[in-house]
Amino acid sequence: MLSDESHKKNGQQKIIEVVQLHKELSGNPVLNGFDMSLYDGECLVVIGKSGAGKTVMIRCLVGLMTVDSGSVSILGKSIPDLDQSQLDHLRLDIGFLFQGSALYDSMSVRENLEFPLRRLRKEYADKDAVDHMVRDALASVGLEHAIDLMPSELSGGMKRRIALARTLILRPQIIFYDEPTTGLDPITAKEIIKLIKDIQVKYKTSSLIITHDLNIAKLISDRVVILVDGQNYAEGTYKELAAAGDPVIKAFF
Ligand SMILES: Nc1ncnc2c1ncn2[C@@H]1O[C@H](COP(=O)(O)OP(=O)(O)OP(=O)(O)O)[C@@H](O)[C@H]1O
Repeated sequence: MLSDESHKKNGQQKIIEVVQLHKELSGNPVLNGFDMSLYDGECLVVIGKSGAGKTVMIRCLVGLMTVDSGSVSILGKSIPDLDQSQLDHLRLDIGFLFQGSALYDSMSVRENLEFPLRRLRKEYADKDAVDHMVRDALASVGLEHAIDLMPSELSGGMKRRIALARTLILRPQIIFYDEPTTGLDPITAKEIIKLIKDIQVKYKTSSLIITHDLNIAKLISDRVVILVDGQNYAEGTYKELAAAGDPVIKAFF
């Protein structure tokens, strides 16, 4: 585990550390020496223009894409050095809420939630325990009553909530959100933003959110990183960055 004082901020442990990450795709340097840290219990929002490399960054973090150079460490493990089974094991501690909710259309809400639990957490074979966990996760997103509905019967906001419940059921330590409010109306988007914060508090998770939606940064971030030209151009609290005089930073606010 990381234990050095430099890995702590206000007593919090650094649980993700990205140093000088480089990734080229089709001849383009998408990530060009990107640095970033996430501390335990923190809500970090990474903002960047469309095509800035936010999704590539997350894919590199979890080993879905190889890195060209640089280091990525999550929960004390060096990602580029892990083999597939070690990666699979680590990913149990990381929840993902990707763009679009990606529920299985042919499965009910209950089956959608049971699926990752049965596939990944083999210890939960007991029917009553599974039922309890499904209901608890649904209650956390305010949708216990939707347990027997099919995805086609859910609104966009409900689908997003169910996808979040499906992530929660594995009890991740860190949740990665890729554009969690895309495609939602402003009121539903605000509800989802509040839910992300509520879940972070209830389950004591840490959140890494990549988005264009400044509202997320404004409403719930502890810290914001601005990704420009494949690098960490600036970081700070929302207030600090919103007050910055630098024209590149100003352009985001
Ligand atoms: N598999 C790939 N092969 C080649 N180029 C890719 C690949 N994946 C992404 N890219 C390129 O890398 C750049 C960054 O893409 P990425 O999806 O990470 O951007 P983003 O910041 O997440 O954008 P958005 O906010 O629009 O989702 C883009 O120029 C994209 O075309």
